Amino acid sequence: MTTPTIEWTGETDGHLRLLDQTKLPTETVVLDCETVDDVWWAIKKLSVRGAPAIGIAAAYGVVLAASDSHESIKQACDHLATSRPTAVNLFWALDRMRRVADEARDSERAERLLAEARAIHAEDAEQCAAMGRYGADLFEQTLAKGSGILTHCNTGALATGGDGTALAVLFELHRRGFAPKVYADETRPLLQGGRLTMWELMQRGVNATLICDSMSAQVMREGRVAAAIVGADRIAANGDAANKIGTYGVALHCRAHGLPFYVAAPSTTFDLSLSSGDGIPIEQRAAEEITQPGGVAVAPEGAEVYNPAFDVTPSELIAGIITERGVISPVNQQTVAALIG
Ligand SMILES: CSC[C@@H](O)[C@@H](O)C(=O)COP(=O)(O)O
Repeated sequence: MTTPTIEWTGETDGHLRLLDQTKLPTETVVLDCETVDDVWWAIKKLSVRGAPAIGIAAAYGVVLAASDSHESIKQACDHLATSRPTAVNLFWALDRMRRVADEARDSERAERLLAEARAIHAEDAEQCAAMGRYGADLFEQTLAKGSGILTHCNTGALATGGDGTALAVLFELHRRGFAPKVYADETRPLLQGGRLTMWELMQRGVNATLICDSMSAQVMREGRVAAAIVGADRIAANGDAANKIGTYGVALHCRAHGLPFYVAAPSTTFDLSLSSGDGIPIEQRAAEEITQPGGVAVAPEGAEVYNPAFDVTPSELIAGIITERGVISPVNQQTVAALIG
């Protein structure tokens, strides 16, 4: 990928440049964010999206207020925290930025905040690489070379500061010559799979096939896939995992067909303050995303709509969670605490 997903230009007086993901794959547009509110909107309307990428963008967003008063920086953190509710990486990154703002002297605050945002970005890239290695080791040991693997939503370089979470595993398998055949769910209603995952897989030469979300059970029944792997936006202490709407259905289909269902997520996606997935806040999005996809009306005017952006997969359906620290398997409160707690 030639245009970076997230890039800070210059030093403390610089600004944030985001690859506008609402325009992909047909247009490559860079969004210049010069104010905290620009970043808030970019997150809200999914110009930047994916749990780790949201956290990184928000951290740089705080730097845009770094030369203001300490009080204004805290207000910037509070404002950015209202952009989207589900991905815990957003709140984790803002907590890190708040801590630095509180500790730093006035004269050094801007430099320290920029250094912290850069560190959050760089650490995520390293975590992606580690997840890629752990996941590829696991799949090489348990699946036949050339296996079909299903994925949902977009979990690649567009969603993180590095190569991705679930997609990092698939990229690493591709690099190792395992030749995975990837089935990408289109991911209704905003088509992150069709628009973004297919774009990333095809750019890297991975064998990729696009399917509608409603086809995954049939694809499994026909024996086309041997496993599924997805990302996560928030994982509770017992391993219940929230991810893009439709993920829970994929996990149930895997269970019905005796296939392993894996989640790949960095430690920054765990929220150990929640005992189960029941406490994870689920973002509700605008009705128009369903009634007028791409601005074209496909439902009667005034149709009532329910549009949750995420669902929760119970830990008992998850064969393993691939993290940068290793693989959690089986998935339960004890095994999560042993690696993440
Ligand atoms: C590495 S990304 C993991 C998740 O953030 C991803 O699967 C997902 O659900 C993204 O949802 P989105 O609404 O596009 O931000």
